[in-house]
Amino acid sequence: MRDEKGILFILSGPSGVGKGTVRKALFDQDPDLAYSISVTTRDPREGEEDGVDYFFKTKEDVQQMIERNELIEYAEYVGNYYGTPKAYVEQTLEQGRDVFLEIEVQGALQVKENFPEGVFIFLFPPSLEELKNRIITRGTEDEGVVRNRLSEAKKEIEMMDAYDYVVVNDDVHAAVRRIESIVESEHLKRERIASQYKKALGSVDL
Ligand SMILES: Nc1ncnc2c1ncn2[C@@H]1O[C@H](COP(=O)(O)OP(=O)(O)OP(=O)(O)O)[C@@H](O)[C@H]1O
Ligand SMILES: Nc1nc2c(ncn2[C@@H]2O[C@H](COP(=O)(O)O)[C@@H](O)[C@H]2O)c(=O)[nH]1
Repeated sequence: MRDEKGILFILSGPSGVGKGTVRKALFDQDPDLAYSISVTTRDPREGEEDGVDYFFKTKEDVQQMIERNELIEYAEYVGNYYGTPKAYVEQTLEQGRDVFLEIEVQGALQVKENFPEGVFIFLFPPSLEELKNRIITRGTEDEGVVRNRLSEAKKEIEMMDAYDYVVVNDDVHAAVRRIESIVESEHLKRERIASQYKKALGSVDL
């Protein structure tokens, strides 16, 4: 654990680009990273576990969390609510651990307003054809939902410029290596700023 606060990383990008796949491979490499489990009103997919993949909630539960200001951000995405619980993120960052959010674009833009010091990474598909192919091949959504998710994807890609980094997910391991480099360089950047700040304070007579 570090003395300083951890860094908040926001991994975002269109449905089916591979956010979950890349994040899981990244976490296999670095078990010190912390994943913020979201709440959602969507039904669990086969094999998904409550408290592991998501906290599966009713619409009323999520509305209450919103009213009690318990979410950092939330969005209605293709007919369901998704949101990031605040307490876990704040406590884990305080403990000095880096936290990853894996969220869609409307939510990422809200996080940017409240956590401008966060690091925003947009995962990009090698092509739109490949994006479509991945979401269809995953086989978890019916045709109508796939169509709606792809239509959201076009709008999400238009917001790519709001992010600090764009990482192409052509190959999972290559994408993981790119994200690891971002994590490392963000730590170096913050350490350098902190040491310059301490040096400057040391040279000031108060
Ligand atoms: N680099 C890759 N090359 C080929 N297939 C990939 C790659 N990355 C992910 N996939 C596949 O693409 C599909 C979608 O991946 P995944 O579920 O991780 O996407 P996601 O962005 O988390 O989607 P969603 O936002 O809908 O939850 C999966 O079947 C996954 O195995
Ligand atoms: N704004 C938020 N988006 C989230 C959150 N958790 C997940 N997501 C994103 O929603 C879509 C759909 O997810 P799926 O599991 O139904 O495929 C995808 O882009 C997720 O990344 C969240 O807390 N807030």
